[in-house]
Amino acid sequence: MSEVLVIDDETVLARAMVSFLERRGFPSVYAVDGVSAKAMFQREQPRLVILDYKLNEDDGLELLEWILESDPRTQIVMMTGHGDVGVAVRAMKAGARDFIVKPASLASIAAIARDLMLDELGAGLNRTGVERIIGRSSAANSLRTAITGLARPCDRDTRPGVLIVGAAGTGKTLAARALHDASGGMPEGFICVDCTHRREDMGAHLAEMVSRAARGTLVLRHLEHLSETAQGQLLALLDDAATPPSLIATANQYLSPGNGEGLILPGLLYRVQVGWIDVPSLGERTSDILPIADYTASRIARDNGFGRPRLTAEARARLLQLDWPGNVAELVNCIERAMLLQTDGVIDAGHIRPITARCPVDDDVPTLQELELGAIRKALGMAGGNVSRAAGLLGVSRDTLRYRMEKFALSRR
Ligand SMILES: Nc1ncnc2c1ncn2[C@@H]1O[C@H](COP(=O)(O)OP(=O)(O)OP(=O)(O)O)[C@@H](O)[C@H]1O
Repeated sequence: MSEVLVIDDETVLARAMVSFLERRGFPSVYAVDGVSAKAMFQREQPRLVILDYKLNEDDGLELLEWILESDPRTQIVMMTGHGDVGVAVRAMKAGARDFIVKPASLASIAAIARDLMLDELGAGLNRTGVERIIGRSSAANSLRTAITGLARPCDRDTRPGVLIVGAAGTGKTLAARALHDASGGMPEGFICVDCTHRREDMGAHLAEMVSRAARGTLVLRHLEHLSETAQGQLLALLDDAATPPSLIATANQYLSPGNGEGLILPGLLYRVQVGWIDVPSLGERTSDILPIADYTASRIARDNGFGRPRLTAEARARLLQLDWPGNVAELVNCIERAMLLQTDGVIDAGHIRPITARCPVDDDVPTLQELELGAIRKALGMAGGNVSRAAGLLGVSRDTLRYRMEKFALSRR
């Protein structure tokens, strides 16, 4: 019996996947069309099916349903085209466990097999180094490769400074920690300074942090917010330190040299911006959403001493549909909330309540309340905030609109 069945009409690719999976220790077989796939499934009873959505004559989604009717315990990973989130959402709703975007590297296919078959996402909670970065997208792979390439043994020498650039909540600090670990740094040698804090005693605080991070890593989070005075103090501290720390700075964009708001003193900038790492937004790596959600749910369950929760098909589909402007930080926050809301170890779509994320391409029917709110916002915008004019556009009285605005806590603009 084989553990994995690959269903793909591109024979060369299917064969390559099978031999790669076999070398990784997973007995595997392949089928190139629906009829042979069904026969193979019944004969081999695989635990995992990797199924191409676009099969020549056959419909991948129909085959998915047939497989799950035959054996609901089967884990199915749907292969979709680039940007085909709609297909991934439909596959999740139909019961797929995850999806992978084509063309996928053989290594990422093997990684998904490993995670699902060996249950590694749940088991491997104490991760260090680049393994801290969960995700199977090519962006996550590039991130891990970049971190590995910049790692240097930091007990022997000071590692050249590294700037980590990315939008809010993308995982810049996590990448910094991964780089520190990968350089052989001890946990206590990883020291973060949040430069957005305008502390009166910033000079003294920096002095303490530089000394605590000696031979370790000093992370300057959001360096662009450090005042010019504090930057000067930091430079002097680094120059005077007998064992200066390796520097990592994080920022939302690349930094420019200069004096004044948002600029970095050249002496400091040239120390920090030697190597760099770009961390993409979560919207650019949709295939990381479910592994991060699963991992976070498992971690919270472990930390609180209860069993690992199950995310339903609807919850998975909903997570994929949302646009996540707050990136991974918002996804983690949303899973934390879902863990509080669930009561029986099952996270359903109703428990997925993000703070700002919305469904930009939602094929679900919007609620009447959402429609009403949208119409009021649009009318107020068109009327430049004038309530009487907006009421006219909506065909209701001024009082009615006022009442509705109060109900939704809406302001005029
Ligand atoms: N790839 C990932 N896998 C697992 N967890 C992640 C990943 N990326 C980020 N996280 C988690 O998301 C949260 C936010 O990450 P982090 O604080 O590193 O973001 P940030 O970019 O530094 O945020 P900010 O812009 O606010 O400084 C943390 O809980 C972190 O552990």
